Amino acid sequence: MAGGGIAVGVAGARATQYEAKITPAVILICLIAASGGLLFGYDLGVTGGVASLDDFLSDFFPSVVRGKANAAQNPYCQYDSQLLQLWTSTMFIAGAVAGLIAALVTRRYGRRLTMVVGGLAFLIGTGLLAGAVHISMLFLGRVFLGIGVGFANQAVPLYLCEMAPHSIRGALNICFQLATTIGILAAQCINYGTSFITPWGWRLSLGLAGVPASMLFLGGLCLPDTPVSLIQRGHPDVGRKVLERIRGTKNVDAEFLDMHDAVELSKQGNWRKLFTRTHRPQLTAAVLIPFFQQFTGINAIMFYAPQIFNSLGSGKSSSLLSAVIIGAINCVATLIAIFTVDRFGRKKLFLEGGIQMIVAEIATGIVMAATFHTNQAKITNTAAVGVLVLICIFVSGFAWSWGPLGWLVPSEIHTIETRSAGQAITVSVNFLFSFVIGQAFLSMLCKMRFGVYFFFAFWVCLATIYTIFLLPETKGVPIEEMQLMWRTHWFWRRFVTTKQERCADHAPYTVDGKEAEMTQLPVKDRSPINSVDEGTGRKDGSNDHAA
Ligand SMILES: OC[C@H]1O[C@](O)(CO)[C@@H](O)[C@@H]1O
Repeated sequence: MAGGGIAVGVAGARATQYEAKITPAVILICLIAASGGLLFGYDLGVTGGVASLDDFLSDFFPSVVRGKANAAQNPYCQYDSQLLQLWTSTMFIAGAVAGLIAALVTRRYGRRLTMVVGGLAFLIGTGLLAGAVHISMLFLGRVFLGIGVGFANQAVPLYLCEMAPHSIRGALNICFQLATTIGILAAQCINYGTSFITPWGWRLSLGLAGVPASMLFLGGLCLPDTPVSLIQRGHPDVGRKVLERIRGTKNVDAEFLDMHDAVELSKQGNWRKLFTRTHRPQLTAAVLIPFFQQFTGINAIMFYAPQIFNSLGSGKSSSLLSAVIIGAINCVATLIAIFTVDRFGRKKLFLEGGIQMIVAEIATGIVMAATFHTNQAKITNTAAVGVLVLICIFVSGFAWSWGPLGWLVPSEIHTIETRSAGQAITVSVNFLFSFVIGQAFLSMLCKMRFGVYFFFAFWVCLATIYTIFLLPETKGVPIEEMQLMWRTHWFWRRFVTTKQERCADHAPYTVDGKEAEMTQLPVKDRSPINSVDEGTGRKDGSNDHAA
């Protein structure tokens, strides 16, 4: 889920004693989740279709219309406009910055207020876009949407995790991603429908984002803040009352105490701790997972599917229809992830999805290279269907692996103290590289042509290698035992444990880059081992790596 499950207080020590009913408040929370995800997805999926409409392009990007007229020279370059790409990508750069600010606001002023600000920014942005009469309004509108995305994606997942009963938090995490894919699909369907309404259909496409935006804004105004946030901000009594109300019982002692402990723990550090050596595996994952997720190339498809098919010579309607098919596959495959993620585990899904994406991308590149040349106006129908099928195979591979896991895994790997900082980094890195792809893809398509698919396949190879060797399986690992998981990992243990601990466990220890024998260790590093209690097996020696 965007923003992931920043689960302060999740799976606390007394989790088995929690009592909770499905109350109206919980149902409302799910609706909020849906509106947050829908909005994100809608604003993500709407631009591609709108930017393929001549009515819209001739009003705001006339140079692209001229470029399309010269398409016969090199069809891959029809949409190669930095300005057009900037219109799509502005939302993400604004979101990356706003997300960092939102992390502070969420902590200091609460989750609810952050959602209200997010909803308001969405409403302003939507108004500017739907009513745009000048290109500056289009850009300003996307900046406001970016602020909305940054704030909502920071606050909504937190809100969910802290309000929802313990038992459904994991499912809610993926449901946010599912809502995102539904938002993308809704935008693609609406784009298809409004393409028949000339000349203002695009205004309807952009304006309909106002529906989930109003839900988020009003939801934020009407709902209470979370108990954790209230405790954190010095209102424990109000926090307890809210907890009793949303759980539908007065018997909330265990959960309330856990929340209290979690708040205390989270005071012990956050940003600074995340940058210490012992948190290197988490920090690496917080950065690499969203980076790799974006470099699968998914957003080349989500942002620009209509342009890709248009460049291949498909007409306006069939290009928009191809986007709808891709969006539907994305949705269904995400649903499959919900049922498989806890059965097969994260690593198997990463591996299967990764291989599927690599094969599909290489095959797409080969089909394009073989069937479409720069002096050709149109790809054959068979080849176009082949490309569509391959892109669907790629998208489904993404949607049951890197799509949801790209949010779920970073939300699971942290200790409680560093979870919210880690999550803020993940969200910002994700948006930053969504921006990069949004800004670069159409130009890359123009310069690299079919080679662009090999480029992304290369990055998926690296991503898959990372998940095989450097990512431990987090399925079923209780949140309190996460640090233990890193301590037993063949590579990361050297960051998380002391030399003495590794040596006592007969773990590889290196001298001059080579694995060393125990006797090669300096005596000072060996001595604590001698103090291992024979009876209990416990070791002496403190962690010398925390910076
Ligand atoms: O479903 C695909 C979408 O999912 C995301 O990863 C967000 O969670 C987006 O970057 C992408 O467009």
